Amino acid sequence: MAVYKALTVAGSDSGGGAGIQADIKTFQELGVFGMSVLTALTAQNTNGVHGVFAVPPEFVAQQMEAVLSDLGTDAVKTGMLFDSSIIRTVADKLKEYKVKNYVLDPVMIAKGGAPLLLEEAVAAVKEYLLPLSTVVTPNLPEAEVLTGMKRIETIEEMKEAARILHEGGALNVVIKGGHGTGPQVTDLLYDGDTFIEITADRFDTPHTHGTGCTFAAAIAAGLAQGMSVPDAVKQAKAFITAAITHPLGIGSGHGPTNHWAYNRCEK
Ligand SMILES: Nc1ncnc2c1ncn2[C@@H]1O[C@H](COP(=O)(O)OP(=O)(O)OP(=O)(O)O)[C@@H](O)[C@H]1O
Ligand SMILES: Cc1ncc(COP(=O)(O)O)c(N)n1
Repeated sequence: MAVYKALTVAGSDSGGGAGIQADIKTFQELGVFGMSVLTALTAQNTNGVHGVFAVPPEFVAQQMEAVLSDLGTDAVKTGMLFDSSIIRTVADKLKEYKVKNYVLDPVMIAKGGAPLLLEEAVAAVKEYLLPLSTVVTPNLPEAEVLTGMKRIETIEEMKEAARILHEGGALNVVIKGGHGTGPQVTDLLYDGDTFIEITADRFDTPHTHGTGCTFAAAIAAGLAQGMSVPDAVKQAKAFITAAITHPLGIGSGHGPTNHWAYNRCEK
């Protein structure tokens, strides 16, 4: 049996819905062996982030070395990276170990508004990580920050943002439409040549905590298994749609999605 491996470099969500916890659950459900490098601990639940404890960059480096020098990986996904010193450390290790299949989820702000990336670190994302990425997966507000565009709402504006991020060095760009409005939610994939719109019905629920993490981890799992980028993104969309449309209904705020649903519930 072939064993495929994926590594998440991200923050811990004590509530289990986002961050490292969402990523590992997603890897497991999609048949990939999951490994983790922690960049920060958050004291977090469905009502928000109550505290952040960043991991020193030297220890982030030590974790990456431990994993990559021994187990190796077929894909890496990064999520919450918090500050520019952690970003530079992660970029150095991705280059040192010649990581292929790198999914960059440029996490910036938690649902309740808490910053998961310091403002000083935005430039480092663009300079050090974007050029290494196989796929970058910003939501609409993140795409605005990364491109400098004032407003990204329409498909045409999403296409323009995707072009800018591709020029910025990402091989493939997925602009996620979760923060948009309307009866459908469209994610736009761009490979520098072709645009592919991937659309699902918008599900009316407050339980969307960790959707971005889960989606990016699912892309990494597909790439780890040798899927093409479009196939990995389409599988990820099916995975997150199942997870959103079969809510667990736990917690008193924005609850987690249901990582079991894709393999166990009727689609
Ligand atoms: N209400 C919804 N119904 C169906 N799909 C959704 C919904 N909200 C988000 N999605 C899907 O979930 C994935 C993540 O999109 P989103 O734009 O929400 O990312 P994010 O903002 O990074 O996540 P989060 O809002 O959890 O921080 C995308 O594939 C998007 O299409
Ligand atoms: C540790 C951590 N990482 C990321 C997110 C964002 O989650 P998402 O954008 O997927 O809801 C989060 N809330 N906590």
